[in-house]
Amino acid sequence: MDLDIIWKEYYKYCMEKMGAEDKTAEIYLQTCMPLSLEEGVLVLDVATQFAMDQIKSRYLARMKELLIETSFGTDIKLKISSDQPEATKVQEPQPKNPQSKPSAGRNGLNPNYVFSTFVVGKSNRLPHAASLAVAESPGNTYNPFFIWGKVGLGKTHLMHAIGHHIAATNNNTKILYVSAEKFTNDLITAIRNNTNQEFRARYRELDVLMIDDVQFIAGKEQTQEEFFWTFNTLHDAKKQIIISADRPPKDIEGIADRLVSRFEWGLVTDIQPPDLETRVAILQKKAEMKKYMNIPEDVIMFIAQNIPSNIRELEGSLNRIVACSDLNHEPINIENASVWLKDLIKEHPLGTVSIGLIQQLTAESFGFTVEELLSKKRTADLALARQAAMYVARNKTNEALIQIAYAFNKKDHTVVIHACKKIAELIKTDLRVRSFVDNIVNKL
Ligand SMILES: Nc1ncnc2c1ncn2[C@@H]1O[C@H](COP(=O)(O)OP(=O)(O)OP(=O)(O)O)[C@@H](O)[C@H]1O
Repeated sequence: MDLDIIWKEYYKYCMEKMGAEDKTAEIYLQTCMPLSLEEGVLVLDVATQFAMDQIKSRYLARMKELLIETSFGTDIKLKISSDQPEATKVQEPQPKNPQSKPSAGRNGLNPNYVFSTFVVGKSNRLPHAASLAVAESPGNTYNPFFIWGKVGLGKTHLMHAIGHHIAATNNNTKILYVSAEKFTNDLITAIRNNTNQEFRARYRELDVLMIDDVQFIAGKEQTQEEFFWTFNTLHDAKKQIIISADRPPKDIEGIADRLVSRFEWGLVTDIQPPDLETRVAILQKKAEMKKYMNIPEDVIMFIAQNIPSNIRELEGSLNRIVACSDLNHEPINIENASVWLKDLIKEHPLGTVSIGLIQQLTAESFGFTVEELLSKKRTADLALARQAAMYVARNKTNEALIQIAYAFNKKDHTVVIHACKKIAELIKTDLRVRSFVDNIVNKL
């Protein structure tokens, strides 16, 4: 039987049995994707480490029991697969009332941050699925909904998307998105102007309250006190609370324990930096939205490879090359893009350096173009240059094997393993190879 069919049936069975026991189960199981079923072992790919931990500690035992009941297999093994790049564009659920356009005004929502403009990949599959669930059933499913991750990874985008979705399905819902800083400033103003009643009415009579960057209230006792009561009032009334932060609740120092424990009442989920494929998909999406026509694919790939961990900067880079091209009347190509983005690329050593830079230096060293290096041509020198570049990339970047393979237009990470072994051996015996590699490394 087909793996997908088995997974669908098994997933449905799990939901029938586990969904009633624990509503959160669905969100975590949604993040699983079937990889293989062999000799009674079903291997699942799980979106993030956080999801993996949750599944292992909360659901795995039950899932194993249920798998035996389905008679598809006798054992279940879960696997986080960081070597399966994936990026899917997900359709936004259609609002029931398409006329009710989200406004950037009173509720603080940015009209561009909707589900349909959010690109889903392995790094954000879980928060995306959870956000959809919250948007579908505010106040019921995950309350509070706490989403954390580093800067520029899409936390605000998802919060706004939830807000828009709720607003579109119910015109009368009172929704407010504020940064924690704004909440604090509003409170200070209320205290100064003696308008505490108005402040409380504003925040405590909402249907949906979203507080962004809640770590900002760390160490601010009065703000925390006020937020604590706001939280309790809303939560008691089954109103939806959505919170974002740059780290998980427990790791935010200077926040009162009673708040931390409340943050953990609902669903806590993390958003991770996107893998290469997702970065490419995001760039394509942004280019399409901004009607940037004719940006060559290799330039998109070049940006994605060189701006690895912040989507805001990824987007900024795209805008910059379009602006530079317009202003200078010069074509958009890798050569120009590398000049226009020089400072940004330098700022992004990824702990070390980017694969794009290694490819350029390798191509120069061996007397090829980057296009040739990435082509399918298989002359001995080109093959050696590619392997040397993969070896340097493996040793000088933090990219996963599959991401390196992908950067070289290869689908299989074993190509990189093979290249690394081969070059490591050659360096010991072949002076020419050693000096090529040294040359590349010295220029990084
Ligand atoms: N998966 C995605 N698909 C499309 N665009 C995305 C995605 N993730 C982030 N972005 C875009 O990246 C930019 C930064 O995202 P956002 O402001 O939501 O990040 P953040 O995690 O809230 O960062 P910060 O912690 O700095 O507030 C936005 O323009 C957003 O639209």
